[in-house]
Order: sequence, then structure tokens, then C-alpha cells
Amino acid sequence: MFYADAPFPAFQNHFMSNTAQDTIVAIATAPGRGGVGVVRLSGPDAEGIAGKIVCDRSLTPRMAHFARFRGAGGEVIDEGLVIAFPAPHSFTGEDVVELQGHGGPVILDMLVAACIAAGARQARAGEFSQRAFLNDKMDLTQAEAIADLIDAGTSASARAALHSLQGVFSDEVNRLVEDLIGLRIYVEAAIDFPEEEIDFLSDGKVAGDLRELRAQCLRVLDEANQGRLVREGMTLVIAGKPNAGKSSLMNALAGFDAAIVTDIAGTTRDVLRESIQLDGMPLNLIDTAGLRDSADVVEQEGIRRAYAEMRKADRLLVMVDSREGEVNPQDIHSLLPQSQQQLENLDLPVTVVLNKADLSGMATGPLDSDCFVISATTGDGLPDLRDHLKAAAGFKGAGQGEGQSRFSARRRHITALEQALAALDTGEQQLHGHAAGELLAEDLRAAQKALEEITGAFTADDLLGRIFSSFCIGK
Ligand SMILES: Nc1nc2c(c(=O)[nH]1)N(C=O)[C@@H](CNc1ccc(C(=O)N[C@@H](CCC(=O)O)C(=O)O)cc1)CN2
Ligand SMILES: Nc1nc2c(ncn2[C@@H]2O[C@H](COP(=O)(O)OP(=O)(O)OP(=O)(O)O)[C@@H](O)[C@H]2O)c(=O)[nH]1
Ligand SMILES: [Mg+2]
Repeated sequence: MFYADAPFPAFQNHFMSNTAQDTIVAIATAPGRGGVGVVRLSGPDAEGIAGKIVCDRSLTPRMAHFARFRGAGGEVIDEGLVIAFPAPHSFTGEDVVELQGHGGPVILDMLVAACIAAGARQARAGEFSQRAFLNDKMDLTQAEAIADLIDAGTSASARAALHSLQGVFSDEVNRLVEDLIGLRIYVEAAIDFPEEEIDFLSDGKVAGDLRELRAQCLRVLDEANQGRLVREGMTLVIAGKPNAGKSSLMNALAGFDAAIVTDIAGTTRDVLRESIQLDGMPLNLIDTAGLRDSADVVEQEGIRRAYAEMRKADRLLVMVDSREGEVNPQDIHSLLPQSQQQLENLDLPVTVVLNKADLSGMATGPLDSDCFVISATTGDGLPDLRDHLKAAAGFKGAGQGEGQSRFSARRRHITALEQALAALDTGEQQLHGHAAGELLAEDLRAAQKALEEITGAFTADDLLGRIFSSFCIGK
């Protein structure tokens, strides 16, 4: 059985790699005006198509040549630099030619049109990166890291994405897969000798290796969680009764007047979003309409939207006026009017903030681990709240230090690591329960499959399409 279903990474992707017969073209630089704009061609006919545009000027590989760019009718569109990257030494691994012209949107569109007239096809979003992946220039985590690098909102997330691009995350996953394969070989060999199977499985090696593998997997999961945090941050919804000071807190955290603040209850009606960062951790703040019974249809809609945001949040910040007297931070329904039904089944961590300490005379600072007294107008108590939010998200900083994020990661990576861990756990039960080699082998196979989905060595159905279609055109 071992040979029939080899536990080595299979090359499931290769049936797709030959479909890239088209030569694709797109503007590679940002839309809009710029000093220089790059049009990129990739595919078997890249040089032929570029040849028509630069009038068969001969191109030395990887050398910049100055040339006139001509349209289909022979008219000069622009002049610029042309560089050919013959396969396989290019970004995509295919023949690539770059036309570097002047960075005006009309000129670049004309250049793309000339390439299409000469036989190229407009590239789909992410298609260059997808080809680089299919041609083994990079694995899936590295391709995702390119998109993350481009989308990075903080220098910390850019650094983490670069590390993923350089293979730091992939190396970790590949090491797990290698160890897993070693264990599978041992277990499957044991199954092939039924007389000795029990001895094999209970000699302690399998249990020990499994425990070690599980520990390594947990460590990578922990790092990946940090990586996701650095990339995506935490989404925090601020909710509470009208006039509690929600918008004032949003402004205080954002550092500018993002939201309108007045002493009229019911000032905020729309959902307001601001993305800020706390020492490198992105924090997506959402300010919402004050919750109360209202006959006003606009306000009702605002309240409906407020609840909709709470259901999507990572954490809820419930704001209360500290002059309201005794509050029980454990019972959020007593703090949020009519929330019972709306927030049914909502399993969301909550921070309670008592505001307007300057008016109530309460001392600012933490009341307990998830409850803080502040004044949004004076800023008293905010540093503690900031630290709490970072800690609550599990953020340990974004750098090279202990426990900090070394690479960027996405939710799908976390899910896959959790699946692998779950499979290892059931495998462990099979081993200790009834020393069932067959079942353990099955769990190990499932764990490997989950891990290989991270790097793309194994890919399920529409995963690639989903990942690459979220890239920008020209990437
Ligand atoms: N002008 C330009 N700048 C760019 C890109 C590009 O496509 N064009 N990139 C696009 O994202 C990034 C760089 N990525 C690249 C990755 C590989 C190769 C390449 O030619 N690789 C060859 C040779 C490697 C070597 O000499 O060491 C290879 O892999 O064989 C080029 C660009 C950022 N800057
Ligand atoms: N003295 C004092 N006034 C505050 C504090 N926080 C908010 N206020 C005032 O309370 C009033 C309401 O503040 P907002 O931030 O608009 O309250 P809100 O919770 O967003 O109210 P809605 O949008 O109506 O739900 C304003 O007059 C603020 O200036 C505070 O800490 N101290
Ligand atoms: Mg408000």
C-alpha cells in the first residue's frame, strides 16, 4: 500500500501548467500618471509580439534597449526601454518582455492595445503570479506574500510579507511535511508486517515522533496567528447607548476628528471605519450608532447596521457612561439595550469601557482584565486601553524578537494548520486507544494534505482561482 499511495509530495498542479499557451499582457505599474509605466508581456510569443512593436530591434537577454514603440498601423506611440527575459529566467518562468514607456494612462493603454493587436491577450488579475506559481518559480504562500507585500499597510506587515516571499513560512511548513512523511513511512511499513505491527507501533518511537510533530505544528500555528495579526489586524466595534462617547473614543484613538461628536444623543447614524495602528498592529475601528429604541427610520437602520458589524467583529468594545452607577461588565446585555435577541449566539470577546471619568470622578485605569475607566476627552486611561487591545489580540510586536511575527499569514493558512493539528490529535488517540495502524496512517495522510494545501503542493478544487483572482491586474 505504501507504494500505491506514496506519501511524497505529488505534483498535482502539473496538469495545469501546460495550459498557459496564451501570451498575456497588462500594465504592471499603478494606474494613473507616473514618471515611467511598464507594460509586461509573458508567454511563448512575448518576443514575437514585442518585436512587432519595436520593429524587430534585436534584443539581448536581460539588457535594456532604447526603442520606438509602434502601434498596429506603424505609428509611433511612445519611445522607451525594452527588456527581454527569455524563459526560464524571468518572473513567470516564461518568455517575458517589458516595455517601459512614459507613465501616462492613455499611452500605456495604447501600448497594451498594440500588444493585443499583435496577438497578446489581456491578463486576468493575478495571472502573472499564477504562472510563476505553476512554473515552480514560487509556491502558493510566496505568491500570496507578493499580494500581501503590495497591500501592506504598515512597515511591519511589509517586512513580514517579505519574509514570507523569501520562503520563511514555506520552509517551516515544508519541514513539518518532511517530518510527517518520515513518520508515515514508518507507520505504513509497520502495517505491511501485520505480525509485528503492534510491536512497531508501541515501541514508543511513533508516540514520541507524533508528540514532537504536534508541538512543532502548534509553534508554527502560533507564529502564523501572529503573522495574520500583523497583516490583517483586529476589527473592533465600538457599541453602546447614545451619547456614551463612542465617537469621541474613535477620534481619540485615531488621533483626529474622524467622527462627528455632539451632545445630541443619536449623532452617529452610519457605520464609520478608521484603520489605525497600535505599535505596528493594524486596528480596524468601527464606530456605530447609539443603541436605543427609536421611532426614527434612519436611526433604526443605523442600529441594524451596528448589530451587523458586531456579528463580523473580532472584539466588541462596549462603552458606558461612568455616571450610570454600578455596572456588571460580565453582563453585556444589561449594558446594551435590546441586545439580547440581536446578539444571540454571539461568541465575541468583550471589553467594557466606562467613559467620562472626568465627570464621574472615577479613577482612570483598569477595573479588571477586560474593563477600563477612561475619559475620551482628556485621554486619561487610554494608554492602558491601548495595551489591553494589543494584548487581547495576542499581539507580541512585529519584528525579529521572541514570539514576534517572522512572516505574514492568512486565515486559510491558519485553518489548514488547525486541520493538520486536529488530524494529528485523532491520530494520537488511534495510537493510544487501540494501536490502530491503519487509522493512524489515514490521519497522518490527512494532516499532510492539510499542510500541503498551504504551500500549494496539494490544491483543492477552486483554491487557486480564488487566491489569484484577488490579486490586481498586472500582478
Ligand atoms: N521591472 C520590473 N521590476 C520588478 C519586477 C518586474 O517584473 N519587472 N518584479 C515582479 O514582480 C519584482 C521583482 N521580481 C522578479 C523576480 C524574478 C525575476 C527574474 O528575472 N528571475 C530570473 C533570474 C534570477 C536571477 O538573476 O537571480 C529567474 O528566476 O531565473 C525578475 C523579477 C519587483 N520589480
Ligand atoms: N466630559 C466628557 N465629555 C465627553 C467624554 N466623552 C464624550 N463626551 C461628550 O459626550 C457627548 C457625546 O459624545 P459622542 O462621542 O458624540 O457620543 P456617542 O456615543 O458617539 O453618541 P451617539 O453617536 O449619539 O451614539 C459629546 O458632547 C462629547 O463631547 C468624556 O470623556 N468626558
Ligand atoms: Mg457617535
